[in-house]
Amino acid sequence: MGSDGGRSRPVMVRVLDSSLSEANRTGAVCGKLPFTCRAPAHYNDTDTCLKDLTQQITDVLIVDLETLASDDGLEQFAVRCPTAVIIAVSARGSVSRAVTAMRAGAHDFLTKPFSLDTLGQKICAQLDMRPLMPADENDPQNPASEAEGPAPHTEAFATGGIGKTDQSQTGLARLIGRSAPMQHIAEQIERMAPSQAPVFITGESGTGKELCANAIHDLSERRNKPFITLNCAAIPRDLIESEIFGYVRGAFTGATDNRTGAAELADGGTLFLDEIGEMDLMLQSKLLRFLQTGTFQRLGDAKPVSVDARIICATNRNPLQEIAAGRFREDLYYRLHVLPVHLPPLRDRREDIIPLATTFLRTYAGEEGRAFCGFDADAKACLTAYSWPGNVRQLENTIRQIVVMNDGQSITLDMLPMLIRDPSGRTQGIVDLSRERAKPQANIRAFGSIEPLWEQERRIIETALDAFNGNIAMAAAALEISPSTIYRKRQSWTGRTA
Ligand SMILES: Nc1ncnc2c1ncn2[C@@H]1O[C@H](COP(=O)(O)OP(=O)(O)OP(=O)(O)O)[C@@H](O)[C@H]1O
Repeated sequence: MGSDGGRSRPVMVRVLDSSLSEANRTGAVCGKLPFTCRAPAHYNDTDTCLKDLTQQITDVLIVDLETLASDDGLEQFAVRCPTAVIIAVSARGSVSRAVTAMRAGAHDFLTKPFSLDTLGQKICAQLDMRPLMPADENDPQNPASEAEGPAPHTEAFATGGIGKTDQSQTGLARLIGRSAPMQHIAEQIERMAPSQAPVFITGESGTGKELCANAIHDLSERRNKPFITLNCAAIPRDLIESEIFGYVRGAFTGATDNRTGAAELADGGTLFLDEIGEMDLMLQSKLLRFLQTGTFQRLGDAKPVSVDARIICATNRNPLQEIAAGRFREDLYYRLHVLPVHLPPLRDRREDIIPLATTFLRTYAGEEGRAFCGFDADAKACLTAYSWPGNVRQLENTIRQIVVMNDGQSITLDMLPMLIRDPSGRTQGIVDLSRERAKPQANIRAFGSIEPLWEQERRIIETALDAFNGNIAMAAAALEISPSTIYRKRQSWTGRTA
């Protein structure tokens, strides 16, 4: 690593695997390649991976076939990155599987477990046969797309990233925002990036905490080393420890192999612990020890492992309230809270709404082949007035939905979802529960006619999930609960009949 092998730009590797730690481990192949690589992108869900393949440059795609519904499902990935090297991997290797995967677009096939050296050799053999594609001008990761400014056909697309340094090399280019708070955050990021001290990012769900962590890593000296993300809310609580610190064979029932944790994978780079408030107190002590000593033990192993990883953590909760409630260790908080960044909710920086919406419109109009090039005045006013409880993520999903469902030159008011046009629900026949509760009760109802609490909760949570296309983080933000509450509730419903 370090040389560019004669290539004009760094190589972009993406890994899809239903196990994020497995994806992280596979992504570490970047360290074995004789090219400069960007931080690899890891996915454990197919939708996000497909979206990024459509929008961003990909040179190497490694797909675990067990993550797909069927082996020939690989085709939908292959068509989205026709110039990329595609390596299919599977724990259940057979000649017929390999043939099906190659027919669906894979260039090579590997049976798990494989060594990173072998994977690296296969990638190099394939990459050597093809030139690296020039960066796509619409790719948000492409420096040129930002440096060249707005698309020629409309002023509305002049949004741009933030920050003062040469953004063509930095993750700041991806962070859109003209508001004073976002300009201040860009300055903070630039100052914090060169330090080794931990960064503590707070902000509601969807405000851009992960993007911000990524920008810090991209601007730091660690930029060519891994950026490993672990979302503690997306993992059952009892598995968080093994995902962070790894385990050795026999550590617990089902531990049939050694597993490297996220901390070790981040060695030399950055470990981003998202939703850190989801960790239980025991694990918080282990993390504290790791921060103090730079060493930890894998589950089931007495041997200390030494790791140099910069820690960035994030939470959408109020850390001081969590400490007061006894859910977060105060000593850990002070150890982590060295360089704080707070991302304000979108409703508190409304001047960012239209620039963000315009960027998303450009992306999705291009992707869906639509002619849209801006918003009319009413649509802009409505988007700006709405409160965006799911923040930038909700705005992005909304623009995507509008683009898919409509066509034209301009987004008009009638194209906006009813939820945005009429947040009070007055014209939608949505009942205001507080008023309903205030009505005198007409009569006592029979015992069996009352819906049990768990069913009501399930209905409410499922309605919220439907409203945000199944996005748990956004549904949780709108319901003002944590994403892990949704996970736990869902687990508790299995086996119950509504
Ligand atoms: N300033 C921004 N500019 C461009 N895109 C943004 C910005 N902020 C957020 N986004 C986009 O919004 C989505 C959510 O951002 P991100 O995942 O970083 O939020 P988050 O605060 O980490 O959310 P969560 O707490 O749910 O993990 C992503 O698609 C991200 O690219």
